[in-house]
Amino acid sequence: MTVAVLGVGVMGEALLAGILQGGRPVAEVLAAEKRPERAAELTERYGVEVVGNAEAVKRADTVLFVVKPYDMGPLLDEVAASARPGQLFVSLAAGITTSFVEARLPGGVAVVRVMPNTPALIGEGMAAVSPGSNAGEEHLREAEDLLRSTGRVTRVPEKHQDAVTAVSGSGPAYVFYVVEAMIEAGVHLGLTRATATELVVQTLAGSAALLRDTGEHPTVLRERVTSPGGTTAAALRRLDDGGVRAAFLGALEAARDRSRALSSGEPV
Ligand SMILES: NC(=O)C1=CN([C@@H]2O[C@H](COP(=O)(O)OP(=O)(O)OC[C@H]3O[C@@H](n4cnc5c(N)ncnc54)[C@H](O)[C@@H]3O)[C@@H](O)[C@H]2O)C=CC1
Ligand SMILES: O=C(O)[C@@H]1CCC=N1
Repeated sequence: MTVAVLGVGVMGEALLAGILQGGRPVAEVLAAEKRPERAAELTERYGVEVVGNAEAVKRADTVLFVVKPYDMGPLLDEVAASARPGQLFVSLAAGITTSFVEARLPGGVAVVRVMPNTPALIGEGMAAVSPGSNAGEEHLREAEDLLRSTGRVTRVPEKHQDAVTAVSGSGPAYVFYVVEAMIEAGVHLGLTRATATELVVQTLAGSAALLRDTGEHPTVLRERVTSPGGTTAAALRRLDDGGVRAAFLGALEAARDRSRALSSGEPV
């Protein structure tokens, strides 16, 4: 059972590393990468064989597409003649629909669409999978098994993939943005940058663990921090005054709309 990863940048490397750490023999994994210096790096780091796109598709049972959305059309055109019935094609490209992929490959091939996120790099990813029109339960399971080596996996109807992209695909960036803002605020209050960074990063990690490990609702956890007439209430009031909750709504709508636009081939 050979798996090929086509496009090994940030997300492709997370998958490659996860698949290998998950115990799949390196002889059953192929990579294809446009940049020669990157290809050399991958062989050195993982011992993986790097081949051309068409050869990777010819030799693989399962093919993962991990290039940018605008590179998907040309890549599919390049490999279509090498694809055969019985193969599974998994696309991780934001906004690219299963029908876009199906239309460019031989009829009847199984396609699964995935939206991952970057915590996959350390095995803490969140991915959502959706089947294309020819993908059955066995194809979804195969895609889920591969993705599980990088974190958690859930299934969603494809019509929800733009929303998933806005929430968890882009989500880590919103969290890092909040972290940056809190560190800057700590510096503004007179803390050293090193101290502010340590305080904020551990507060984030601890809060995330509390959410996941207790399974308690975020409102309950927030209320536990918020003493009547206290410091937290004063801060939260300023966040509400600043329209932060509404800004998140608008931001996620913008990400959802951008994901939709990518699927209709809108240029960068
Ligand atoms: N970075 C992120 O947070 C997330 C990315 N994605 C999706 O994952 C995909 C990849 O994103 P990144 O890894 O961030 O991009 P990236 O730019 O780091 O990696 C893409 C890689 O594909 C290679 N490539 C481009 N065209 C190629 C071709 N024709 N043949 C072989 N290799 C080719 C590039 O040289 C590069 O190494 C995108 O479609 C993106 O929408 C999805 C969720 C999260
Ligand atoms: O920004 C992007 O388009 C990609 C998709 C989700 C996260 N990064």
